[in-house]
Amino acid sequence: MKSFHVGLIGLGNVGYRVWHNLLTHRELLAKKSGKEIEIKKIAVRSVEKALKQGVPPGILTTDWKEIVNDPDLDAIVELIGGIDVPYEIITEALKKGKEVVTANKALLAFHGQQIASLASSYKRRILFEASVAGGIPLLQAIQDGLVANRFLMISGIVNATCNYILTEMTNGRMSYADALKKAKELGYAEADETLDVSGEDSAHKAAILCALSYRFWPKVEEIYTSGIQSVDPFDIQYAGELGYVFKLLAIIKKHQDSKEVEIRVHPTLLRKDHILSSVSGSFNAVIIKGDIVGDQLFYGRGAGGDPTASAVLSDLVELARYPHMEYNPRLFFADEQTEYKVMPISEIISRYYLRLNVVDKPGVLAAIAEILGKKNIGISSVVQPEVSSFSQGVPLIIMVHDAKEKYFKEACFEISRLPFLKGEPIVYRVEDFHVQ
Ligand SMILES: NC(=O)C1=CN([C@@H]2O[C@H](COP(=O)(O)OP(=O)(O)OC[C@H]3O[C@@H](n4cnc5c(N)ncnc54)[C@H](OP(=O)(O)O)[C@@H]3O)[C@@H](O)[C@H]2O)C=CC1
Ligand SMILES: N[C@@H](CCO)C(=O)O
Repeated sequence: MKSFHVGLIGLGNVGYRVWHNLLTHRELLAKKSGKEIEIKKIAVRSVEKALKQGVPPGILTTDWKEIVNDPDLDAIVELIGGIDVPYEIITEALKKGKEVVTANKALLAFHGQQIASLASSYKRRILFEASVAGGIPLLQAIQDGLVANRFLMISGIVNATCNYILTEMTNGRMSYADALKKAKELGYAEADETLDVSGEDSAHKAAILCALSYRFWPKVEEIYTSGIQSVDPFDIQYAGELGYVFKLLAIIKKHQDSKEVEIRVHPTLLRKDHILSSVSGSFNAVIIKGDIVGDQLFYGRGAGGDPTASAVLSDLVELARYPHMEYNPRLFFADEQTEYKVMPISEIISRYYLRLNVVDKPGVLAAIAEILGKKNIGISSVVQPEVSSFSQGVPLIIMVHDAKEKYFKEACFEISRLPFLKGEPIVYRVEDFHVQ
């Protein structure tokens, strides 16, 4: 049997499990790919640590250039994270005629188009199944299984760390800080966990999904992104009493007959009976609405060493099975961008949850309803939970029907200036997954 030689760069949470699972599944993978897939060299930062992990010393180096320049390697796997060094590694590897696998969504979000163009011009492949939704074969589904469809919507939970934290906070089992600490220990979080909790990691994944679905790389800065750092346990509780749960969602919607794509990441209220509401812990789930197939749901582990290694290994098998393709259909978005653009957040239409802290006196609700009414924004429900002390004001929660974001924000601004208001209005979007 022929061999397929691989150089691995990075032996952390994911890299180590790629190495381990390739050894334990060697025969199975050989049968399925028709090649002996073998890791011949591993670049690490600490040889001592790698030796403790059981890696034989003969295959270790601390210089990734040794891997990129090794003429006997067919492919490299980049699993170090970050942007600048991986960019250098991948561009050098492609120039040297290597195929590339990466799980690096941050790199792809910022440089995906250049890297794909480079891969195309060198007639080499770059595969990145693990970069979105961990172990779920989501990108293959978009590129192969659903290839006949135009995509109307791709939305869901694509960050395991945030989903884990929100699940623990909702169940009342852990505080935000404790859940984040645990997510790091479990290997879900990025080396810099602010990428997770700020929503940026989900935005990077949304950019990749957008490129694959619409042949359009949005600028990361244009993706409206808001994280879970300031989600207040009170709002989780009040939303729960109203029949909703909090999820950090990435939402991508193509407006029909328009060149605009809605693409946004933010904490979102979902009805408890919606299928995504039951997606808990480190699981991810994405709904894809295709014009032929209708709704599809993809569900599975979104992070962690083994689920992510499963996706990396699937890319390696694909490379080993089909060596050196002249044209790589997976990079069909590489050379030419469509003319789409990102819809400004002010133009989106959504339902909203609005929590105000008000002085408890007659006329308050009427004044707020008048401001919303003047903007043609309908109220769907109002709740004033009873509190033990009135000294700091009372919470007033208002759910509103579909409204254009800019009119709702204008109304909120007017409301914030009412004399009986204490503190700023708290606003969350509520998602029904309608497409326009
Ligand atoms: N963890 C997950 O669940 C998922 C991660 N990803 C992505 O996979 C990539 C890896 O993630 P993960 O394994 O969690 O990260 P880790 O931080 O656990 O692993 C990265 C490893 O790379 C090593 N490293 C850093 N720089 C170099 C270098 N120049 N040469 C050799 N080794 C180097 C680090 O060494 P040291 O230990 O000394 O810092 C570390 O061991 C990232 O791009 C991440 O976004 C994608 C999907 C899921
Ligand atoms: N930090 C990421 C890893 C998977 O991409 C997450 O929590 O989803």
